[in-house]
Amino acid sequence: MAYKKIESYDEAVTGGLMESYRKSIELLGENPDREGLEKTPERVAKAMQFLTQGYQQDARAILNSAKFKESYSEMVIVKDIELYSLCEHHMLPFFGKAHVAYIPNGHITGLSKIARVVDVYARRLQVQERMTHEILEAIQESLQPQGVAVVIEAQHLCMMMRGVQKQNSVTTTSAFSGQFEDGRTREEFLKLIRNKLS
Ligand SMILES: Nc1nc2c(ncn2[C@@H]2O[C@H](COP(=O)(O)OP(=O)(O)OP(=O)(O)O)[C@@H](O)[C@H]2O)c(=O)[nH]1
Ligand SMILES: [Zn+2]
Repeated sequence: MAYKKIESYDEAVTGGLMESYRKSIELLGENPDREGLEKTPERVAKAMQFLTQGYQQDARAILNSAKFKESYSEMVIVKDIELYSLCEHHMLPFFGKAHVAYIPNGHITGLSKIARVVDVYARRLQVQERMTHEILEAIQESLQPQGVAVVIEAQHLCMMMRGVQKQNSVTTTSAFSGQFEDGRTREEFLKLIRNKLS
């Protein structure tokens, strides 16, 4: 998925971040004035604002912006939604996939809005467990469906590049509401997200 550039950055925020990243580069033993690093504080300041833009976005408004009356009442699953987030402990990336389902109750939403809601909560300082719940709650409150299911599978760079240094561990978190609290519905969802199309 191509990411749109943020059109305008908050000048005061960018300025403050630039100052602190310049200082960080210095403290790490590098020369912030050498050619390759000259523009780095500004780049990082903008990158970090991009990666945390979820604070400026309202998941419920996104879902409501494409909420349609519809009598379809089977499971709707959007799976393999890639996500990139930052762990709130080390501010290092964690990344993976979200699988989201809901069972409509008179209303459906635009499929892209489900993926957008994942981004709204991923682009913050997060823990995987909270993000999983926040996605569920936003969909539950906006669409008031018969149930919501969210499964997230992710790898955490803070466990790979540093710390315990485990390269292959994947963390899975899940949250279920309404009909997905029933074992059979939950099993159907879990089976469907494991199925490959081809
Ligand atoms: N539950 C949860 N923990 C996370 C997540 N992202 C990172 N962590 C963990 O947060 C914990 C922070 O633990 P601390 O002991 O305070 O930090 P630390 O000394 O850097 O820990 P190590 O990573 O074990 O070196 C670590 O165990 C991380 O693996 C997340 O999304 N959910
Ligand atoms: Zn971490």
